[in-house]
Amino acid sequence: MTSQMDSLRSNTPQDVRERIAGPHLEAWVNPEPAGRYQLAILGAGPAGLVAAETAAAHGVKVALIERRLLGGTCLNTGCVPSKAIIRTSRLYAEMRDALRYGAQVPDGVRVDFAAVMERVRRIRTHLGQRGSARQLAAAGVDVFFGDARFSGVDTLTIDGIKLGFDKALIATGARPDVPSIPGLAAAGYLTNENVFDVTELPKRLLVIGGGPIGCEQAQAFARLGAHTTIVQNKPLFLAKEERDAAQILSVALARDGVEVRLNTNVLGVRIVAGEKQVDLVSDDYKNTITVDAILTGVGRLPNVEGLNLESAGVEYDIDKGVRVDDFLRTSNRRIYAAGDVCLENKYGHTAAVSAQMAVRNALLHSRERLSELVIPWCTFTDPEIAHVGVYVREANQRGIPVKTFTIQMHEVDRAITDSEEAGFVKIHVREGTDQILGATIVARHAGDMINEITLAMVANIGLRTLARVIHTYDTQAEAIQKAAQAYERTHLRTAPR
Ligand SMILES: Cc1cc2nc3c(=O)[nH]c(=O)nc-3n(C[C@H](O)[C@H](O)[C@H](O)COP(=O)(O)OP(=O)(O)OC[C@H]3O[C@@H](n4cnc5c(N)ncnc54)[C@H](O)[C@@H]3O)c2cc1C
Ligand SMILES: NC(=O)c1ccc[n+]([C@@H]2O[C@H](COP(=O)([O-])OP(=O)(O)OC[C@H]3O[C@@H](n4cnc5c(N)ncnc54)[C@H](O)[C@@H]3O)[C@@H](O)[C@H]2O)c1
Repeated sequence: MTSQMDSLRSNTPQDVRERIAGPHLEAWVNPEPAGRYQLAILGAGPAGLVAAETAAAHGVKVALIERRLLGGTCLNTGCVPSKAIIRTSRLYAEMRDALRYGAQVPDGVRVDFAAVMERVRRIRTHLGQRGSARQLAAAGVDVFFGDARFSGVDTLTIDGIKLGFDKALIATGARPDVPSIPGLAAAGYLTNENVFDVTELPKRLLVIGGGPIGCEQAQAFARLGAHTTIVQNKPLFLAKEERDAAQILSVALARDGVEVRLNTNVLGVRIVAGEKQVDLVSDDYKNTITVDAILTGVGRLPNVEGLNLESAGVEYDIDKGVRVDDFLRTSNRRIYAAGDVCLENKYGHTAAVSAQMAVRNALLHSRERLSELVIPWCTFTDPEIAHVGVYVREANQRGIPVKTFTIQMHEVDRAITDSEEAGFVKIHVREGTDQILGATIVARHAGDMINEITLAMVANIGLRTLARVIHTYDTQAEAIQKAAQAYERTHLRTAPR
């Protein structure tokens, strides 16, 4: 084990150690398995928790099995701690930019990193109280801590103890993929699983991967004072987003002092005089940087190993996860899956909504289809990058004619008064109609703004109606109304008399 990992261990704060020890500290005693369960749920992340609550609310006899911490990735090592650290990093960025707002910040603004991380953990603990084992038990859920694995088509074991089920839901989530870079393991690296437990700010940080994890954390750590380099092996960040959105993000990261290295690969890592030296290559240009810590965010792998899925007749793929049909049913008709373990869209909200669907389909005779969901997402950089529905390139591939209405944020009064002018609202409609097919929003609060477009899509509200919906002045969401009004103007010009 490396010195970095050793120091991480010894630096691991007490509350984290307690959380890892988890239920044992609370002296949790697993219940005796009570006969056959109507629903057994493997994994208690957002998918498993929502499934348990939904099932229990319908009076279903349900067992929920978690091998580590209730709340899964989202609460413990994902959405919640990442958003908490991002918030404080924004505050420091605003203090840095105070002059732009006509404000004076007293000299010597100093980042108290330990306090930043203490807040992150406090918020995590606070939110963790919501779905505690005791609350779940009070709602009628039998909560088991232990490693679940199938032992047949309708049985599983929890650390050797047998449990029978009528239906089961696999909600075991995903874990970080780790790039196979020579010397990386020996030098030591962080992933989302331990980066939020760090108590000392690394002076020099290398982030490998320019997806949501890499971009969010590179910006946050840079704003908190780490000299940060981000390496992305593709020409742009956030590979699936629109080019102009990703370009704005590159500029924003550079503005925050992040060294942006696109089209770059890591050749190897070595320890020299106690420091991590990392060899990089961009096209033919090679160079070496020295850092104190390395954070990887190069994608997620579904947790399918160790579940003995073969014994249950559940088909899966090591990279793509459990194979499900449009109703979230696996190749074993008794067993369903939800969340990161089976979905391409790996988000907290998708995990939760797919779990509700799976429970209703499995137990309440519903026939809800995954393909009918309208799923938005947002990368919480500054500016945020949010999307819902189709991208233009997808529409082109599918032969759907689209027309796009774009409003730049610098045309919106509130973005100007807030000095938050970077970004745009782009809404795509089916050509010749006002039917919204998709949208991308790049704005400081894009994650909140995209919900209006999602609502419109779900409720079949077209741009004509959005143009007439009164939007509060002064809000950045006015950009959406302006885009809708741009549609109306085109329509007026082309409408027959
Ligand atoms: C850094 C980071 C930031 C993120 N930010 C956001 C965000 O802002 N918004 C967003 O929507 N999404 C975000 N996500 C994604 C989100 O965290 C996941 O999509 C979500 O947690 C998936 O939920 P899940 O229930 O499917 O799986 P998980 O949350 O991974 O939960 C699965 C649970 O199953 C347990 N388990 C696994 N195997 C077994 C077993 N054999 N027996 C018993 N239990 C088992 C695990 O211990 C775990 O608790 C982020 C992810 C990361 C890594
Ligand atoms: N705000 C959010 O909703 C949020 C935030 C974080 C994570 N997540 C979820 O977690 C998932 C995983 O995020 P992620 O960022 O780890 O993965 P990702 O797959 O979305 O992005 C990883 C990026 O790293 C690049 N990459 C891969 N190997 C590399 C290498 N060796 N060197 C340099 N670059 C390399 C890839 O080209 C890719 O662009 C996301 O897709 C998302 O579903 C969501």
